[in-house]
Amino acid sequence: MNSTRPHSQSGITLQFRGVTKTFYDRARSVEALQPFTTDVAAGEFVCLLGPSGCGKSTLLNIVAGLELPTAGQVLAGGKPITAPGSERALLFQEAALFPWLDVQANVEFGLRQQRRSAQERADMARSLLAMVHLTGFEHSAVHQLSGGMRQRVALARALAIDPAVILMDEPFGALDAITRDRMHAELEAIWSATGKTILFVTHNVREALALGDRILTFSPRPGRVVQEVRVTLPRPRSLESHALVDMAAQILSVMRTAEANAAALPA
Ligand SMILES: Nc1ncnc2c1ncn2[C@@H]1O[C@H](COP(=O)(O)OP(=O)(O)OP(=O)(O)O)[C@@H](O)[C@H]1O
Repeated sequence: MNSTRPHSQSGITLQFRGVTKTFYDRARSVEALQPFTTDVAAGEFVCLLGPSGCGKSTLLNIVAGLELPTAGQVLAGGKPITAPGSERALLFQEAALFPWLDVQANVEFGLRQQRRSAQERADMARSLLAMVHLTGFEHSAVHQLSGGMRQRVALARALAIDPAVILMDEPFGALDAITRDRMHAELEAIWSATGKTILFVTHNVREALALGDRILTFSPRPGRVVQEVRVTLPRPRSLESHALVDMAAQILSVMRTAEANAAALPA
């Protein structure tokens, strides 16, 4: 995998310091996120788990530099984040590929902007497509691919710019269960090979347990962390293992309590 990428950049730290977000428009304000503080180690895989609307995407967008916090700050590798940067790549539930480009050209997109030679771009794209098991699909059109394949292309395109941090916003939420399990295994293999820092948003407890070194569970909006779990189960993890099923039940019970508490509050 590293034949064309000898200097692949591994992960960097993320430090969240009292990160808060309230959205304002003319009529009202929406408090999306209460002060959030944590340290993510370089190369750590952290899952942000919570119900719809609890502010998970908002937090990811702040790390991506697409939103600014209302208060607090996030530091990436010790530097405050104020704008998007090539050391942070964001992937969405729907792979945002360029439909007019074929698979290889999509992966090469960021490399073109880095002014790499055509040969270098092609070598890197082919190596990344092999890593995500898409050898043979280099010249397929995006619309010919399944959802799982599109996510693989999006991952290869993100890896092409060699980010230190990968931000994933429910990337496998639209996939069937079997494809999702396969994607989990592939993502885990890529993460172990590259040592990138990953922040992964999901509302699926078992997905968080399959992947995360650490799971931060959020309450319904305004999001605040109601539980932090370090997952020390050996990898690769079996979703059927008793230990994982027990942990899932325990996390779900915390989520249900947070949901009930939120419902009991006046609107
Ligand atoms: N630009 C915006 N203007 C106003 N309110 C917003 C804006 N973006 C998000 N919100 C609100 O902030 C809250 C948190 O939204 P966010 O998308 O971060 O939640 P989420 O946990 O990612 O939800 P989901 O899992 O459904 O994607 C929601 O109530 C949402 O309506």
